[in-house]
Amino acid sequence: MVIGTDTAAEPLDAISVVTLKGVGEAMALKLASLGIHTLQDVLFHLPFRYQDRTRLSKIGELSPGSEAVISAEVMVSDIVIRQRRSLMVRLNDGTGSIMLRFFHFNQKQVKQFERGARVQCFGEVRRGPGMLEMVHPEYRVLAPDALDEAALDNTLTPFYHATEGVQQATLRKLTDQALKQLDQRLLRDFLPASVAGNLALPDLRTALHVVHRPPPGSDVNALMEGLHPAHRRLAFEELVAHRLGLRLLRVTAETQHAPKIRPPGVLAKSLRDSLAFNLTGAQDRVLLDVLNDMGSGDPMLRLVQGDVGSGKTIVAALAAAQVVECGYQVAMMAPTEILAEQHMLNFSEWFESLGIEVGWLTGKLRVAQRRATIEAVATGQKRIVIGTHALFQKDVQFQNLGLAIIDEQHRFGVHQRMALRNKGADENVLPHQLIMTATPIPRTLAMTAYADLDVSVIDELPPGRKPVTTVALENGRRGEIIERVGAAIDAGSQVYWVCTLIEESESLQAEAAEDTLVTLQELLPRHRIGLVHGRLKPREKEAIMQSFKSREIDLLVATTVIEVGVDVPNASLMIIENAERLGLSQLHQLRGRVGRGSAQSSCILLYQTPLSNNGRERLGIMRETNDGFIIAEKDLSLRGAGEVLGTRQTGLAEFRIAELGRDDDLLDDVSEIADLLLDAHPEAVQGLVRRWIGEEKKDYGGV
Ligand SMILES: Nc1ncnc2c1ncn2[C@@H]1O[C@H](COP(=O)(O)OP(=O)(O)OP(=O)(O)O)[C@@H](O)[C@H]1O
Repeated sequence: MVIGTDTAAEPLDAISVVTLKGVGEAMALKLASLGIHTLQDVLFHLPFRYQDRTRLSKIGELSPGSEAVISAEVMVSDIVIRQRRSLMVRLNDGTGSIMLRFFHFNQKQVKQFERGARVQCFGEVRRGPGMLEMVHPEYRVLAPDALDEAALDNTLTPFYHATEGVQQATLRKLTDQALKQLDQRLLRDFLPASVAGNLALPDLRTALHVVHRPPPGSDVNALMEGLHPAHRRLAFEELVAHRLGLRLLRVTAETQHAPKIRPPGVLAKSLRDSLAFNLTGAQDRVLLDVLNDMGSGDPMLRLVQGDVGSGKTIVAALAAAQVVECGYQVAMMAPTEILAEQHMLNFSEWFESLGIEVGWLTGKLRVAQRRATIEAVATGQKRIVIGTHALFQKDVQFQNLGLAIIDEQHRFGVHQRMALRNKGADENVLPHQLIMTATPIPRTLAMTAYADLDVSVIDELPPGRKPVTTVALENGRRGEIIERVGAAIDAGSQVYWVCTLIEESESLQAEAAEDTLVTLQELLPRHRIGLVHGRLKPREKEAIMQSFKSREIDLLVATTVIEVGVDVPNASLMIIENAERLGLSQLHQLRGRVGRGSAQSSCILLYQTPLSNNGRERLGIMRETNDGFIIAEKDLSLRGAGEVLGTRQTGLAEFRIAELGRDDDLLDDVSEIADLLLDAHPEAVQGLVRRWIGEEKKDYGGV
């Protein structure tokens, strides 16, 4: 079904937000930080909450804790000075009285609320001294002859995730305009009508109208929880698109070749001999899976899963050694600079003594350095290249890429894997792909996000590791904890102090960490304290991590940039601030930075009171178990929409609307419909992948 008229057939994903009224360059930048670039993005940025301002409530029927619109007459208005100076306005609508309270007010407001004026207000009803009250409600003064109902909204009022400088009102105006355009232009509904009908889901246009402007009487809870048919319609489409993307990756891989990696293994043997440890049985088994795949001549698509500290890196390095010995290049990609640096340090140590050059490519290199590395990669001088997203960029071309190692895959989208796939010199020869993740993958996630991959699990930790002891302590006990940190350092161990904030803003996080550094320096004057956060220059970060590794720093104050991959076996104590705000998987990753040596390690989770039930439950799970699989399962079932927001805002989350855990019951239909579309509707396949997965899907070409 095509919506709109042929005269205005420009698809909404091709129209920039700057064409909307009220969006200049500055606003466009702010919207971009919310992942909003086109009209389609505006429509897919869904409200997370609604208020019902469509009906009037009678004051006599209000109960504390509810939100309501009331229309009433001012009985008395007065400035009262008790604990605080406030403007108190008593209203009555014939059924009862309520007090409005303003702590900040101006003369104009005092005048507006003169006796006999009619006002309509919206706010949360609270129990006040003597009668119900609303504190700082939104209000408007009604003209004497206006109808009480005249100023009511005619749909539920949506609330969107916003950012600094982008108000709710702005987002509402933008969605109003985008919905209007949706009615006039083309946003194709790629799901055959029969499919949506069978699943009892609305068509795309209806679904978008309902989620943005729910008609009065809509089931607000269902909408907020993402269980309303309109919401499910969008989640379903996104899951189908995602599944199609993965299917296409697999289909292309199956029709193409990859280098046959079957060398004598001299290089890998030298590397193995240089290690101070033997591989665990699990590492050996997984390495064998990888070598078998790469020896077959078909492209490998293998996911290596291993809990934190299980030793994935060396498995990847041994695989890389085989590939290099066979004459091909290896690229290794990590999601953060710090993690990439960590791999860089390890790989350089392992390979350079064997005469293999390792290159380094991140977004923050100087132009000349970058140019030189790109050149050395293109000529094949660098046999191994390690980096971040910068490896995906167009101008990076390999002489003969044989293996792409991708660390922490859940942070990369499908489309980024697509981009890397195309880095081989010959388009019919794909590089092998080895994907490593420390996040154990619950079944549902495996069915969607990893549907195209073969999986190997490193299910054994290196010998001698002791489980980390975890305690949760209230923030008020910081003093005691700081003493404990001092004692641990005196006893020869190293400590992490992790500062977290709910905001994704790296600069706020960095500020919080700087403040903590100052406090800790005052309280622990004898100890060497370092600071690392995402705003430091890469070289500074690297230098600090290096000093921590070589024990020149005792205590490392850090933001969550150290979440993945950092490996300092002598660190045996970690303090995590505001632990109640973090998701379980993130806590597990952070905690995995200790317990990597043979010493007994501890992790202290500091929390602010009062604790929400969900927060309490999460901290409890962390205390009870060190098992990444259990934690991942719980994480998925506990993760509420609010928490997902964090990852959504980074723009790296795999899904915009769908949520695993919540939408699992759709998955069987998702795979059936994906098959149907692949068989019979190639244009829908193209369109859906393009709509939901991004630009790179053009690579899917005529599949
Ligand atoms: N078989 C082994 N025996 C002893 N130590 C090992 C073994 N394999 C790896 N290690 C060491 O264990 C530590 C953790 O390894 P590595 O950094 O590869 O873990 P990882 O699986 O990548 O963990 P994370 O996901 O937490 O980063 C490293 O110091 C590594 O040298």
